[in-house]
Amino acid sequence: MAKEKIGVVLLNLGGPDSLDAIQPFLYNLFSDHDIIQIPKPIQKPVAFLISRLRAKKTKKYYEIMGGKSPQKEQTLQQAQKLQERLGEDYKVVVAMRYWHPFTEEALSQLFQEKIKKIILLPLYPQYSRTTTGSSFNEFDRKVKRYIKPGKFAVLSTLKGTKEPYYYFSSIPIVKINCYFDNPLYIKAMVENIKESLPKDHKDYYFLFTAHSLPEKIILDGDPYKKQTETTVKLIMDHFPNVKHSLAYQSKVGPVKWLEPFTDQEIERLIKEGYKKLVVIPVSFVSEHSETLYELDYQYGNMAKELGAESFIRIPTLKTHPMFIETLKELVIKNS
Ligand SMILES: C=CC1=C(C)c2cc3[nH]c(cc4nc(cc5[nH]c(cc1n2)c(C)c5CCC(=O)O)C(CCC(=O)O)=C4C)c(C)c3C=C
Ligand SMILES: [Fe+2]
Ligand SMILES: [Fe+2]
Repeated sequence: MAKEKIGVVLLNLGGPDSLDAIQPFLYNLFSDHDIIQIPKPIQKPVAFLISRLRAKKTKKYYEIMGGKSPQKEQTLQQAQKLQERLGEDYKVVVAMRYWHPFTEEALSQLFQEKIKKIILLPLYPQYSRTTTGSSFNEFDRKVKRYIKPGKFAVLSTLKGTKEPYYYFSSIPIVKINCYFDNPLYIKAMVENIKESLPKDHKDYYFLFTAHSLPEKIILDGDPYKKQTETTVKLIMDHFPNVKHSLAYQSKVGPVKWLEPFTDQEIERLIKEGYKKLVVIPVSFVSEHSETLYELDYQYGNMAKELGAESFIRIPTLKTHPMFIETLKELVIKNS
């Protein structure tokens, strides 16, 4: 009899894994009503047009990064480390929102096992309906194939047997919304920053950078901005007397987004005489176009041209042991 396991689904955005994947990845992104609200009847045709136009522009980002986003590999490494830490009572899979492995792929992999509970764990520490909310909605749509409310559903053939396994519909599903103020997560961020800092960091300015969002989403009640500000405050409690601020990057399209923008803030700081900058990405836990291209390449070069003496970009957490510990603790607490 196969052992029942708890399924852990790591949720992330996904990134193109080749240059040919850029346009379909962008099409999936712009087709998502949770991230961009184009009137529903025309959302897909408009998504097709924008994705064609934007793919031409973003191709150069991905060329500079070696032809693809490293996000998938790094997320799979996080999943593998978490699986090792959790052991055989758990099955960890990855569900990406806009490129492979999609939610369907994660679910079909998960239900190779006998699953007694599912925990959805976003790789977004701060909640936004455009990221975590969108991944939860996609999961809800796709899981219906596997779990039919109030009925028994034939799901899969158990690994190593020929017998179909019948899942009862009432598998509990736990959704972890956010962990922006989780003490282990804050500790991971603090340790990770200290590991990349020169010994005497007193005259360095810490510039936190988070993904921007259309302002309207915040005005409609999205907690992302408040949560991001709290994360920054909790980190800075560990660096008394270090000057710091928070800026937002990666605006797309014409509407008003959260400001100040990271590039404008870098310019302001350097002009005001802060020439030693430590740039800390706060809403990302793996590398991708917005850290490697936008931060390192675009803004790093800009800072040098403006006369920065030092531009240290703190790496994202990836498989930092304290971050994997954070994920493990979140899973165990919700098991
Ligand atoms: C269209 C609006 C967008 C919103 C709102 C948005 C929010 C948002 N995104 C991330 C994290 C990532 N986004 C990434 C790429 C990306 N995002 C958008 C658009 C919106 N994001 C686009 C069009 C793209 C593609 C790249 C580009 O054309 O500029 C990525 C990187 C993917 C990769 O390369 O691996 C991440 C990560 C967050 C955290 C967020 C809101 C809080
Ligand atoms: Fe994005
Ligand atoms: Fe973005």
